[in-house]
Amino acid sequence: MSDATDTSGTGAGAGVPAPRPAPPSPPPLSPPPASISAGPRDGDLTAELEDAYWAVHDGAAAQATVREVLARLPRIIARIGRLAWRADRGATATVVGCQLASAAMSAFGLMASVAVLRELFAEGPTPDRVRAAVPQLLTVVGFLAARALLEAAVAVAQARVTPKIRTALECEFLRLTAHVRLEAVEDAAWHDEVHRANDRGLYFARQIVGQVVSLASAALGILGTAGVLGVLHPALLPLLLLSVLPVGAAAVRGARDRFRSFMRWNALQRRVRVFSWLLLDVDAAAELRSDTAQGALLAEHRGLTTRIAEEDTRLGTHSAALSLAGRTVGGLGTGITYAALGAMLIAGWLPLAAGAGAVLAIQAGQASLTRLVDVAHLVYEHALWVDDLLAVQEKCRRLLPRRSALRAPDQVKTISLEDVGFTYPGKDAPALDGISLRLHAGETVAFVGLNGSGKSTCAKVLAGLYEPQRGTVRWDGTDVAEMDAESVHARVACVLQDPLHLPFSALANLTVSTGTLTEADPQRVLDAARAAGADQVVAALPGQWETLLSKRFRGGQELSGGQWAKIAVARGLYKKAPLLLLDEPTASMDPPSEHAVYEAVLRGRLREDQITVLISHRLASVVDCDRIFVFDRGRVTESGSHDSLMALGGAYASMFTLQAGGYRPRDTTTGGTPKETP
Ligand SMILES: Nc1ncnc2c1ncn2[C@@H]1O[C@H](COP(=O)(O)OP(=O)(O)OP(=O)(O)O)[C@@H](O)[C@H]1O
Repeated sequence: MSDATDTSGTGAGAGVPAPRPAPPSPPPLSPPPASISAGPRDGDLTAELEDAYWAVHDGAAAQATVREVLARLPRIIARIGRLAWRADRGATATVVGCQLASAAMSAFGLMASVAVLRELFAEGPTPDRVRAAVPQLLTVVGFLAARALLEAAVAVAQARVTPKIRTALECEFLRLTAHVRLEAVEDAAWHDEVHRANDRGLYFARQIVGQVVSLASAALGILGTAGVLGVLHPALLPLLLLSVLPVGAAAVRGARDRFRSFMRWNALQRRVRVFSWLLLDVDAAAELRSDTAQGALLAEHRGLTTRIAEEDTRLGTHSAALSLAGRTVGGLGTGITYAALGAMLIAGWLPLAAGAGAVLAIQAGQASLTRLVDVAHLVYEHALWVDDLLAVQEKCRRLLPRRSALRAPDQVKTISLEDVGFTYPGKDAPALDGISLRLHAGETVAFVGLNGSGKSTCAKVLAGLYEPQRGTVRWDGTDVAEMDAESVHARVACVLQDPLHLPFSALANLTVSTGTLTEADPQRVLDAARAAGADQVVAALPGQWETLLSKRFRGGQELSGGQWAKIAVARGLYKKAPLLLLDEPTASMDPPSEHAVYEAVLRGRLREDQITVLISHRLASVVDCDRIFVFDRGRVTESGSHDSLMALGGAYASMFTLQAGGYRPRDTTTGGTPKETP
């Protein structure tokens, strides 16, 4: 590969491009339809979801039977138990221990109640029977008091562990999502998954701890009751199940239905949020009003919210019908249970005291079982969301940038791209189609070309933000793909056209580029701010470096677009990275500021060996760059110095001449057309 590059020819001098096949032209554009869809509709969204990641859950929830729900519960309890154990061992052990003890107290209390009844139903005068029952009654009171204390201890321990689980899950979730590779983040399906996990997964992760505790308590309650009934008469056990299982089946169906409906609801809701956000956003306010577009957006918003309301009503009606059916069947089951108990008493299988005790136990068991069914369907449904959150975390781990012991060097002499090709996910045409170029320490190069020609993509490949599917990026001969990705990011400073407006102090807005919001190198900050022209911006702020740059906070200040751009350039310069990428950083600056920034970039560099890549549509600002690369449909079609490219008379020369024409003095004698320059 020639040092001057790929295409042109002669070092940093005259550019005689090597012949290349012309990039394919896009197909001719047909006229648009007369009626516009403002965005995907309900049907489209649901169809999209069916192909997406959600299909996995859909199958699981839609085919659940009572048995499957019950079979899944132990796994869910174990999973939540593990999360709790990791979050707070002491509190988790307290919850488990106190719950077991509380269930034992319930069972003993029930047995003591049967003993009370036995005394009351015994032969003899009533005062004697009551007196004889008093010790057993006191025992019942003792067991109930102990149970109340144990339940209070469970509640306290649960209050300790629940927020810790949520905090741990949230921190891990954000840590992972904030690090996944850029191309994964830009995938549309990613948004659905991550937002569902954030909105629902984290929310239900908090809910589910309490629900699992209730579930375990109900299950232990049933076990205790079943034990008591088994002692009284084993035939009572199947009767207990008969009265409650139908309610459980209806509840599971309801849960499954709600889950399905929520998927549609969530897709609609996301779209509604886009409209609400646009209608509320300060930045959109001026354009919305000048375009008188509020009415159209409100109509779209109303259409979507109406659909959501219809979905809610449909679901509510369906759930009520299901619940009624379940309770009807459950009521029949209870009737059969009591009829069978009566028959057992008549047949003399049970003494009357045991029969009365059985009624108490069956009522307690029914209450526990109904609670279990209710909570089980909630846990079943909410566990899907928690599973979803954990699955997204797992997916994030697979999408993290590569880790390697080989770290990017802090000093680099040459960065080269060799036949690099990159296609965005879901796109057919490559954004970069065989780019080869070589950049040297200390030089400033420019990427120019028409919109969509691949300049920014090439910069992102250089920054290690995208991994090319074809070709190689080398730093001093070492393939970047072998280096630790984050160490590469740490050695590249990127200044983009729409820089982040961070709601931090002016100082933290600079230091963040070195990965800290709390520590600054004062002289370096000052140098970077001066070079970018941000020093005057900061000097004019009421609290100077300490000023919070956000109107959303009390005492915060808002900057203009150009002022933010200067802060962003200063942020990039402060990093003092071996590679500095400036992607149209001065687009919103006034002419003196723009001039000052280019002066700083070209001459007042903070680091002599820095490679600077400048992307700009204002060709006057790239004239002094060491070399200029002209992009066209993902390829570099010309390269060389300004003079050599002008001499070449190709695309660069015609773009430059066109722009320069706008600045020539008007010739009043020719009706205002610019005078020809000699
Ligand atoms: N995040 C993305 N996802 C999918 N396609 C993208 C993405 N970003 C850019 N593209 C496409 O890749 C091609 C190159 O875009 P790129 O932004 O690199 O061009 P550019 O030369 O920087 O354009 P501009 O001068 O308008 O900033 C374009 O066809 C664009 O539509």
